[in-house]
Amino acid sequence: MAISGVKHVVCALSGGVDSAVAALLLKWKGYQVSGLFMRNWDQLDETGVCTADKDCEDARFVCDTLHIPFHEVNFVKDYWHDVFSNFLKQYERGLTPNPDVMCNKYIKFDRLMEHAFNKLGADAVATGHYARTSQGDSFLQTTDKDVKKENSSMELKEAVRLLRAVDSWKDQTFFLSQVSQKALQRTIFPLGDLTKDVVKKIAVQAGMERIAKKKESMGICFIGDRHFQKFIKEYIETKPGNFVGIEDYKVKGQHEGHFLYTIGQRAGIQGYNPRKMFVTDKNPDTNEVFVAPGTNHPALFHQTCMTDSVHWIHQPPLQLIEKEMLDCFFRFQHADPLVKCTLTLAGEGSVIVSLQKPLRALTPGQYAVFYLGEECLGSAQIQQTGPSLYSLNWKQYHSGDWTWNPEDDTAVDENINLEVKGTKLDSWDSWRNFLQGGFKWKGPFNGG
Ligand SMILES: Nc1ncnc2c1ncn2[C@@H]1O[C@H](COP(=O)(O)OP(=O)(O)OP(=O)(O)O)[C@@H](O)[C@H]1O
Repeated sequence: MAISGVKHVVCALSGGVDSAVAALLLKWKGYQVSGLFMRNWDQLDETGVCTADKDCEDARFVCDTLHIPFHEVNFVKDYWHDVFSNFLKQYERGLTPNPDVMCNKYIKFDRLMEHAFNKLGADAVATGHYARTSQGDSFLQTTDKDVKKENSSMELKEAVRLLRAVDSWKDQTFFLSQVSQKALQRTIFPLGDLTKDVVKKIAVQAGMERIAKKKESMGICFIGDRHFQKFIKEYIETKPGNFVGIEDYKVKGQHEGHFLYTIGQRAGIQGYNPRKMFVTDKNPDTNEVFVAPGTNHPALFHQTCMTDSVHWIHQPPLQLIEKEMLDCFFRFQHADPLVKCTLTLAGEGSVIVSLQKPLRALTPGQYAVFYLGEECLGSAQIQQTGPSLYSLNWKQYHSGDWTWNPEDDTAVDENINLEVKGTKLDSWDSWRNFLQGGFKWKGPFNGG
């Protein structure tokens, strides 16, 4: 319990540098801080090491260094039921889900929070995510008098908005886009204004060099560095099926199950140059995986998609309710540049997303995340994509504004013919390379 008057913040500690520094900053601010490590996946990795044990030891080291109490909680069962089995079911249905988004929604910002409030007596929970909220930690500064006032007046507390981190390369709002309003109201993100470099320096100065030097966790937490196909085959039974060419509908080869492939990846068909064929679509009912020759094949590009019901962090923007349409920004992968889009209400809370430009490998099951200025509005799972450039105007793509050369797999869109800072951007490849290299899209909403 909190020392009288001092608010108690439980910091979710992963054993990594971000949450370690988050806890340190909270201490510096004068809060009573405790560390909470959770186990959600207990199996051994490919080398036979239980990575959770090592992380737990590191989280304990952080607590010892900061002189704060250490707690541990086990959510292995909850994670299995709420995240992992759902993840497998979605793969079996031909979708490509994002377990990290689901983990935040169902585990970290639900079970872990509940544990912190009910079992550890926390006033707030903090994580090491790079993100900000509109309230920061101001809700902890309310005095007992304010609380009484708030309780006596029936006024509704202003909703909290989720904002992008100052460090746009580390921004993690994508992963937080399904978190509930209730959870955000009692959450602090101490790293929202900092860059990763600064965070690492702070950790070193505070005697946590070993944590600062730790290798960053990459990819889906339970898969780690493992080969995805090998991992998933341990849980879903293989079933032989055909690779089918999107252009001629001829069988190009055999695979061991549609769930082993995701849109946009190299198919690696035996007998074909594995660099040549890419997955464009899947049919889970017939177990067919459709493939096209070339990473820039027009069958891989879509400009529209339909989502399931949108989870709005705050509430649906007024303009969307009034006009049933909204201009905003979109991404469906964490680190991708934001793309301008228009949302149209499509019944039962879902939306149709019309993108300003076609994107490669828009994938059903992935989260469509929406932004307006620095605010992350919320997200929805992509249910299906609209027609590809190939099926839309296959006649036009050879002669019209979209030209794709099947010989060398280059694609040129005449609408994309820009010169930015001396770099000529006239193809998808040049766009992608340039955007990945730090170009910020300057739209009317200041997306980045
Ligand atoms: N096992 C865990 N136990 C408690 N909290 C966790 C755990 N894993 C992640 N978190 C919390 O979620 C945040 C984001 O987790 P993520 O896995 O994205 O790691 P990260 O951004 O590399 O952060 P870190 O450097 O703290 O590991 C962490 O900073 C931490 O607050």
